[in-house]
Amino acid sequence: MLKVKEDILESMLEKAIHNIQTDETKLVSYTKKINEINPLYFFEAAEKLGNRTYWRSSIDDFCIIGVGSTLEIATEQSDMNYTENRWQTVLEEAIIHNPYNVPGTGVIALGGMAFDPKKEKTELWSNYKASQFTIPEFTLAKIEGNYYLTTITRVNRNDHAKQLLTQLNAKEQQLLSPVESFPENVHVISQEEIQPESWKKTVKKATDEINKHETEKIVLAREIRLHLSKEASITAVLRELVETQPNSYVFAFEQEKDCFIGATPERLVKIEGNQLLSTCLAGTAPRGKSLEEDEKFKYTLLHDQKNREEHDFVVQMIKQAMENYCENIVIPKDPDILSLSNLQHLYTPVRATLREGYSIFNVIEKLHPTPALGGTPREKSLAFIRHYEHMDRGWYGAPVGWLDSNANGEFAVAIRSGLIRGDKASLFAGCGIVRDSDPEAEYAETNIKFLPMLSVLGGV
Ligand SMILES: C=C(O[C@H]1C=CC=C(C(=O)O)[C@@H]1O)C(=O)O
Ligand SMILES: [Mg+2]
Repeated sequence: MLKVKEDILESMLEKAIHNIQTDETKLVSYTKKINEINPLYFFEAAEKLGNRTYWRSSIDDFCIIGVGSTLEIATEQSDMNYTENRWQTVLEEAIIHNPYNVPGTGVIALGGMAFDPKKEKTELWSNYKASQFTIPEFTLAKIEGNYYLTTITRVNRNDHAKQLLTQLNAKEQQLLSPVESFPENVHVISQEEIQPESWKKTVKKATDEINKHETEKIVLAREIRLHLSKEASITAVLRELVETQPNSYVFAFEQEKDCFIGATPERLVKIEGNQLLSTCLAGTAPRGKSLEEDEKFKYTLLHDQKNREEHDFVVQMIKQAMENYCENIVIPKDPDILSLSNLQHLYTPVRATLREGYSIFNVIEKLHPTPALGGTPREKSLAFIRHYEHMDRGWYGAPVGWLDSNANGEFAVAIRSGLIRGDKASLFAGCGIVRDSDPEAEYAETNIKFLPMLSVLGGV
């Protein structure tokens, strides 16, 4: 089996090298099925092989891990044209061997973007670009019980196929060898909330603005900074997130010594073929301590006017955005409840058919930021956030996800997240401010939203 694989890959590499006339490079991608492997072991084994990316979907049996970088599509530009054009060009010139017609296999790019590229970037986010997608050197995809390994190599005319193959095989062996021990997790030594009182005043300012009819909804976020007991092992943090947040997307994007990581329940968009799925998520209540209390919170959330209004801004905006590039849009009249480990949300799924000629990039551009993270109207709320929010959101609240060479992909909104930098971490949480918002209640809501990350870092 291995022999056949090596023959095909070697001849693909040889052919690619032979056909390169100029100084250009070409991507050679090879996908094969492999035996079952624990994705977190693979992630751990990859520690010394470059930046790693982790993505686990909330409902499907779907997990992708990217290792290293064969090609980076990064820009400080705020629109998606550059990224989309570059991705298309890369694909046109790639040589792809992928016998499996399964979304998430073959050539994929994983990445994300800044919440608001117009807001000045601080040192905190210095390793993350306004938009940054990586085509990894290796990807492991676990999809519905099957395991696929893809190697993507960039060749130039001076390369030697045999030499490349030897290097690839050595790395592959390292990735697939069982790790000896699983790293220990950290705990929080100290914790600092960034200006909570001033944040509450900003909430009041936002409600004043809304009551003056300047805007209708503004999402305000805040930050807490943690000092950890030691340099965090990303594998250990991921393992806890995967275990404690089964109904959330779990993600991690390493950049040098930093890692943006989280467990978000909020899908922005999933595209499979021409089928599109999006989610409206806004309006929050805690989980009850008993079944009765939980049911009571659920009922109250479903019937609470303030939360319903907060939610409806998102539904209306997503519906409107969809009308630009979709048909057969199906949106239930009333929201349902999405229950998570630490809290529950009002939730409305959106299904539609994507019209021909539109891509996941077009959808992201229209949808981000939804009023679950920005506000309504978009520009006015963003201007308020830019001016009054005393923090750098970086990639928090922005789309993160993956796409493949067959135009499938999925992006979530990166909330319930934090940026880990060695033995330090910054966690982020926000909430939708509408006219009836009470600063203390919103402050309490953000406290619950910190819990998923805080608890896996040993902070509660
Ligand atoms: C902005 C966040 O959550 C959003 C998503 C769901 C519910 C929300 C809310 O009820 O305020 C927020 O709009 C966050 O978790 O940081
Ligand atoms: Mg809320």
